[in-house]
Amino acid sequence: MAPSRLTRVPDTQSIPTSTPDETTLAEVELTLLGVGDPHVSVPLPDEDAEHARTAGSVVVTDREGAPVATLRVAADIGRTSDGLTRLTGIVEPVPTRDQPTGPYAALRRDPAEVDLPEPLAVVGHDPVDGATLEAVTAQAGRAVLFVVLDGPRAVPGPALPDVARSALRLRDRLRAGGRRCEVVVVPAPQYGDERDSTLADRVAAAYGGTAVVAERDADRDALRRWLDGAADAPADQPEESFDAWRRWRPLPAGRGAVLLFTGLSGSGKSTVARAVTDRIAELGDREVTLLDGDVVRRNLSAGLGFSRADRDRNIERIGFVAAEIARHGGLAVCAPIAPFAATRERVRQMVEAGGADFLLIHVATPLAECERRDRKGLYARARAGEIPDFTGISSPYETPDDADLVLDTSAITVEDARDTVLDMLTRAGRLAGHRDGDDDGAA
Ligand SMILES: Nc1ncnc2c1ncn2[C@@H]1O[C@H](COP(=O)(O)OS(=O)(=O)O)[C@@H](OP(=O)(O)O)[C@H]1O
Ligand SMILES: Nc1ncnc2c1ncn2[C@@H]1O[C@H](COP(=O)(O)OP(=O)(O)O)[C@@H](O)[C@H]1O
Repeated sequence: MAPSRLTRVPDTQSIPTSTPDETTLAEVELTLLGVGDPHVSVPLPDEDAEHARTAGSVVVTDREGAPVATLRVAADIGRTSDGLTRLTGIVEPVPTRDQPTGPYAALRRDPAEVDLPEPLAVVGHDPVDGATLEAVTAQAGRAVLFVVLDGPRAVPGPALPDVARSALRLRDRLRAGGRRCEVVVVPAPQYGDERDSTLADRVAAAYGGTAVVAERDADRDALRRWLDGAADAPADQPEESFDAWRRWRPLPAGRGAVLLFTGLSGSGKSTVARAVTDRIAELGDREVTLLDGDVVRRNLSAGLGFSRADRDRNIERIGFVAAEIARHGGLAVCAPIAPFAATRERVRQMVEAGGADFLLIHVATPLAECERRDRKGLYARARAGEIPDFTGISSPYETPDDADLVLDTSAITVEDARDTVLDMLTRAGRLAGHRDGDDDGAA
């Protein structure tokens, strides 16, 4: 009988498995490619670390649980700030590793598969900037290797397929000019500090080349202003790179956004969020989805309670879905209590990683008014001690200090609150003038 996928991995069955964070996974993958020191350090939850020490090794698995590498544990080098145990050792490939998948998987070629004599290597997560391309152009006789790094980014930017496509277009341009040129995709994290240039040197050396160093830094501020629609395109970017940047972050009229309404129960989040969503749908120039707190808790977050951990999980799920909607250019309107600043901040980061905008709307209706409304009778029950961990009574609400808009619905009508939000969106160019024509179907 032909061996099935499961029976092909007996050597990994007796040793524990663990899926580390994305950065560590990318570091492990890079090491497997033969780049740098085969020793890596892997942060693991205590229980996994204990098993790994006892067994002498741990199978590192990817997000889907597929084995990536075996770490032969050499030493325990302490704890990380978030309470994980850091083990070091040598990583070895697992014999059963699946073929790479994902966009441009064919570009994941290791150094033995790339035949270029001492290439100039352009290594990074971003589309190639003008200063770097100039440096490449200046050294005419050399072959060129574009190394697109694929892994978690410290500084948000375009997704791998767009960066790889722009590198392929540049490759074709250089080839048309008589240069030898190839593109490879290599797994590696971006740290956002000096480790990035060390890593670039190591990757370049692994492919037998040297990393290109531009004489001047790319003007990131000018690029950002152009992306935001506040300035003309900077002169120093190749056209091929512009396309990748703009696909990541469209102009406001087509750019996704997450509107997170936060506030106490009964503050008016759902009422205003619904009114805003309905009006955007009527206007018809944007795709809009409402993720209401109560509704989400009945489906996406069914079974979760109101402990801090469960609330965080709830908000992260909402954030994940909303960030996906926004990444594809939609508007996601969310109305959970979202009482914790750190969790709101994580959602902001998820959204901004996709090139979209995160807008925080604090529905700051005072507790006394929310309690007076007590639409569902929950405050009375919370005061009577029947509902533990009730926000504003026995569980904290961390007032935002980074809100884009603050609404107190004890002082304004639903319609005024709705129009204040729509005005904000219109002024920023996200909506084509909600007051024009005011066609709301009313007689
Ligand atoms: N302990 C406790 N604390 C706060 N709220 C409670 C609680 N138990 C039930 N409810 C009802 O659940 C709604 C809040 O759910 P959320 O998903 O918005 O909360 S959170 O963001 O996860 O904190 C909230 O609905 P809204 O009134 O729409 O905010 C309440 O009706
Ligand atoms: N100006 C206002 N804006 C929003 N809601 C208001 C306003 N005035 C009174 N309300 C009432 O307050 C309640 C708010 O409930 P809801 O929107 O479900 O709040 P939340 O989603 O924050 O719990 C509703 O019954 C709504 O009719």
